[in-house]
Amino acid sequence: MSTPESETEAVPGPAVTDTVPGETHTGTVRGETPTGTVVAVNGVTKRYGEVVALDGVSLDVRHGEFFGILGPNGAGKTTLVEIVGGMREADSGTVTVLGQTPWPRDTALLARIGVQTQASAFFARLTAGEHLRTVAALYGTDPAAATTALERVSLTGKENARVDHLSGGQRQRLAVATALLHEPELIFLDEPTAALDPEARRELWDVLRSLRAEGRTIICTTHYLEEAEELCDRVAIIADGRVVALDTPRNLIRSLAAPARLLVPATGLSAKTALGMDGVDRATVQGDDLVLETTVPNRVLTALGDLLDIDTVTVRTPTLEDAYLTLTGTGSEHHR
Ligand SMILES: Nc1ncnc2c1ncn2[C@@H]1O[C@H](COP(=O)(O)OP(=O)(O)OP(=O)(O)O)[C@@H](O)[C@H]1O
Repeated sequence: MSTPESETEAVPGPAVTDTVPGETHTGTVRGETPTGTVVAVNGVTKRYGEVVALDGVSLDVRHGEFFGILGPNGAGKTTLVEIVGGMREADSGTVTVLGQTPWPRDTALLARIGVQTQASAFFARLTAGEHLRTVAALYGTDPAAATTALERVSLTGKENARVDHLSGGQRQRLAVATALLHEPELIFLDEPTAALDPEARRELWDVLRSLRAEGRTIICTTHYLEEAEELCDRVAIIADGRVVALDTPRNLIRSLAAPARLLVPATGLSAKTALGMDGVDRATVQGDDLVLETTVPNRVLTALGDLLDIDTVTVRTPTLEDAYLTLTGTGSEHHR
């Protein structure tokens, strides 16, 4: 096997752990506060010159939680994750991670966290197995952890494939395997399923769910609202460097009281008739459909059953995406 120094090169695409070698720990969380808070961020501010990337951000992440960080491009998500992960210094405010301060960098703390970013590099000319065993050696972890990590991300068959011969999705899974190789208590995932096809995305979701089931705390940035709704216990929505909402996906959706939409073939019902129905707040023709907005979809569905074949009606209930678009002000007309 080649030495990492001579053979390491950056491969575009998803990345590997940024943590520093050190002691290995298994699942138990140490340094946890009595309330079970693993990460506490208070009033964190960060500027890059004139740009205010974070403007007084406060949040906490609890033990065993799958915590999502959502927000438009440039909202400050990466900056926040970098500060919490000990990769960047805040201008002001305080951060505690597993009971310690992440900045200045502390190798003992870094050994307890795993970071998958978009920007790091693999040992490209090594095989997937060699790459993981090399990282395991850096952490002082049993080399057998490489095989286990490959199994956990369903890459067992690729142990002997060179990293630069893997598909984008396989590399993404290898990045996750690298981040969890040393059994970290806290895992940072930066858009782990970016650019994956729907099947690969769902496969990775299963992997991420299994990590959560093991009791690990996961902080994950994503642009996929459906993913956040599927995976996250709570999400923080960040816009212009501020937390504009922080709650469970379900509560965020409920709190907005967004209407459900019922799509009816436009040939089957006129907008005028629809607007005369009890519970219909709005009716608009969109392409071949008449779209009815209502906060009482069951009542409207029952009434529609008297007028047309109910099987032709499609029901769209509010999603986290609706809540997100409203909270970030990035597309109130999105679904209309
Ligand atoms: N190293 C840097 N130097 C100067 N400005 C920066 C730097 N990093 C980020 N910024 C700026 O800070 C703001 C927040 O950037 P950040 O990367 O944290 O956002 P983000 O929410 O992660 O965005 P994206 O979803 O596009 O990855 C943006 O305006 C960005 O241009």
